[in-house]
Amino acid sequence: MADYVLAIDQGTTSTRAIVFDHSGLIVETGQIEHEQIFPKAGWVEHDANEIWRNTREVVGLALTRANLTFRDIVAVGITNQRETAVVWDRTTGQPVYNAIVWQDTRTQKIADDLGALGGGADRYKDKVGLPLATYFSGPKVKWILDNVDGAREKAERGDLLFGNTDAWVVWNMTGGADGGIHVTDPTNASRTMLMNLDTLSWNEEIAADMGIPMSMLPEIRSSSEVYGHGREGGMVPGVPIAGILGDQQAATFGQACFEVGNAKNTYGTGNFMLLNTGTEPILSKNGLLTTVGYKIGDQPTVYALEGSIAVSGSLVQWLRDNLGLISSAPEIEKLAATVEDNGGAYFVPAFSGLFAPYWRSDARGALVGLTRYVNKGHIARAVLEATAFQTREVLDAMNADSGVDLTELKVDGGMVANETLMQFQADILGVPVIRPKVAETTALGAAYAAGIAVGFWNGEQDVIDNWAEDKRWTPSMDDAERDRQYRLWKKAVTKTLDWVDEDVK
Ligand SMILES: Nc1ncnc2c1ncn2[C@@H]1O[C@H](COP(=O)(O)OP(=O)(O)O)[C@@H](O)[C@H]1O
Ligand SMILES: O=P(O)(O)OC[C@H](O)CO
Repeated sequence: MADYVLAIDQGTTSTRAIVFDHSGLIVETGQIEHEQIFPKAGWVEHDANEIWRNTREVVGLALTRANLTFRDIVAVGITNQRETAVVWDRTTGQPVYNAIVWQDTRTQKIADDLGALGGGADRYKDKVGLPLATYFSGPKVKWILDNVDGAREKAERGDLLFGNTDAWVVWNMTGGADGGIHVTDPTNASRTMLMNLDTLSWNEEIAADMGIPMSMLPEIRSSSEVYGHGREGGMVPGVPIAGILGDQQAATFGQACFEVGNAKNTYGTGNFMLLNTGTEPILSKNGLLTTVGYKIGDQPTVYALEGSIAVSGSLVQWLRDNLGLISSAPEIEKLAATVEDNGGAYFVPAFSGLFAPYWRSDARGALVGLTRYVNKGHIARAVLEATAFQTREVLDAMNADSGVDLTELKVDGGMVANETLMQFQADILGVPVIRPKVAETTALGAAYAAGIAVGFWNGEQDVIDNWAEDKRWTPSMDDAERDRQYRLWKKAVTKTLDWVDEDVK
């Protein structure tokens, strides 16, 4: 009898497969990192073939380590880095270009030109909930069609398919060029700039503005239903593929944020806070995105406000890989502990411009407040604090947009292992920060979506019952100090703006 659910988490830095049991606990994991390709300043790509190879491998690893076979798996859920655009040939199964990653800024001109058609950055906002920015998939697809030899002709003949990495993985898992299904879910579709938020259907006018043929777009299904089955001869032959959720929405689901006003913040490569706003979309006036939270089968769509921060954990990686100040990410905590405070240094990591709440593509990173007093310990602290300050800005925007005064924040993701950061986060927010026992909430959310679709779990109540608190950090900073530090952070942000112009490459 099949007693387990398998989740595949196709993330920005790695692909993971995790086997969960009925209590929502991790049985085994397989994980492989993939190459980050930086062909030019501001460009970030992934090899979609490598991602698919790694997907197969991590599933094999997780099953072998758990001493299980595909027969023990009741359903598979997929969760993924969102916005990252893959365009591939439906006959050969080959991508026509590397996947263009969500952090990539090459589409700035495309976004500006679309805005110039009328309406500026908010041209499509009331329909899709998003400002025109380099972050989203639609303009990335346009870039590929405009720049890859022969791509536009092929696309117009109906030979090319587009998807975020969820659609790429599902298409390959269910047969690829040999009958693979081309589907996505509303959480992923809501990150393309091409989906009407109210009807969950593709917007043909926006697709036409971007020159994207409708035949390239995947079918939008719900986040929890049986889309198809694992291909014969694959890793999970005949097993239902039954859940798709963008990774941040999956974490929101896995954290049991089912009530209006529930929020979670995930600390990974970037940081993403989502607030459940119920069954009507709320348009932000404060720099947040309106997005689909989840749609379970035929049930009403649940929407969310999202504060997306492009650089948080990746700043720690940068300290490790580009500066060599630490040799592993967790080491930053030891380095930060060599000093009492940031020594006056503030690090605004606007490496991909600034996302929420600013949406300023012309910003670039800045380390300010430097004196000869500042040493590498202070810089380590400034790196950690940058994540906490950016999160505070997002929380303020959420409070302003929704009227909800968040009294606590559920957190997850790789960085929440860092106690220094979590304490500083509680201090700067002025509300408790709570980490759950299962910190892999992204994969867990996708597992729940799949398990609910096949009746392995009954629904949201099972998710709530399985959720358990691991640790909470309560604020200990006084108000005056909190205000002083936050004011300096805001001042530091102003130093990053207006950096990119025609002369700056
Ligand atoms: N102890 C730590 N302190 C600070 N940052 C950390 C720590 N452990 C991991 N990270 C950062 O967390 C990120 C990995 O988190 P993860 O949730 O796996 O990311 P993703 O899902 O985006 O690939 C990396 O960017 C890494 O630098
Ligand atoms: O893969 P992650 O965890 O960095 O998440 C990426 C986000 O989905 C980008 O929007």
